[in-house]
Amino acid sequence: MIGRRPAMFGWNGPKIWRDRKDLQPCQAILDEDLAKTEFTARIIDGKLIAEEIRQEIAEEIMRLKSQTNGKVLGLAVVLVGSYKDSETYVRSKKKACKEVGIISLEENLPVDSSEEEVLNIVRKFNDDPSVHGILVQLPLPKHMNEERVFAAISVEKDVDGFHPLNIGKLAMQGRTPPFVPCTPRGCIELLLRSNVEIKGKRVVVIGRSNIVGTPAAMLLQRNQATVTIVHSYTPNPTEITCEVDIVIAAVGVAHLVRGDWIKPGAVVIDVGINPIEDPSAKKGYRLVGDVCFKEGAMKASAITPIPAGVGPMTIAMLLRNTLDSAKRAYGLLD
Ligand SMILES: Nc1nc(=O)c2c([nH]1)NC[C@@H]1CN(c3ccc(C(=O)N[C@@H](CCC(=O)O)C(=O)O)cc3)C=[N+]21
Repeated sequence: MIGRRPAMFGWNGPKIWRDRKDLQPCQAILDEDLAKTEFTARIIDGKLIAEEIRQEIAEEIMRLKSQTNGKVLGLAVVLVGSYKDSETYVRSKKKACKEVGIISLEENLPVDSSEEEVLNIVRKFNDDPSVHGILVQLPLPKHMNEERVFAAISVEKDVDGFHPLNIGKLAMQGRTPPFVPCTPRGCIELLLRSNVEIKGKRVVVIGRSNIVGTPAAMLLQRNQATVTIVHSYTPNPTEITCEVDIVIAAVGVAHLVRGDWIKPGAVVIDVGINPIEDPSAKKGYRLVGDVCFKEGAMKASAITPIPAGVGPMTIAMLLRNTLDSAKRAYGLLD
């Protein structure tokens, strides 16, 4: 395992999962050539669906600009330190912004910056009317308190949906949070746009992180699903997962979810992005999901791939949230 990211928000779930003796991640680390694999599952093309959404957003932004005499839309990205992964994500976010007509501002701080310096940047963007969304890239260096940093972001500009007030509203019946976290929202959007019914279905979310598992479970519940969260302390997780219609895997352990976890005909959304060594790859590693794709695709009726699954949807939802924020700021959305 290389390039492992530091655990976000301190659950440290993946270690506990990996230490479990009763679960065996798929040992055939590299999925075999898919062309040679026989499976019946439909591949949910997240890249294509995200492209459609970005197109819709670009058109809406053009209309918005004509309605507001060319007012700008802005997204500010704050990057502290330089994790290799983070830089890649930030680059693709900037590119996506440019394509749809959102101005992206970037603030790079050295890894040894103080929390106060980060808070000052956040406050500066809070006060800037040309900024409609503020994203502080995770993970933050260990000496910073993520909750304090996220709480400092203006609720009206919290396009990540990580502000405690947004999370609180997401958890409450009858409240509508102004922003829903991008990755969970992307999962729901993938299901809806692939004509997978959520209402009345049983869903398992594997993983309970603050940024994916927990908000995904709340969001699914809001969409009238019956939701079970399976986590690293759940005994016999397969007994639960193999009974449900939809499985959302957000664990961060490569190939943990095997074929026998999946009910035949279920729909599988794989949120994991795990680097594993691959000497044949140019970079020496490649990305795989939490689901052993080959095995999952032989059981599921539909499954998301890595890459080109949930990842591109996260970015599309970030643009969506930024557009919603600008519309609200210009009084065009309640
Ligand atoms: N405040 C904050 N907000 C985030 O939304 C956030 C964050 N911090 N920290 C890191 C994670 C990760 N993340 C991804 C976004 C897009 C892809 C993506 O588009 N991936 C492509 C390309 C993968 C590749 O080949 O490199 C794909 O899956 O097809 C992946 C991962 C956002 N995150």
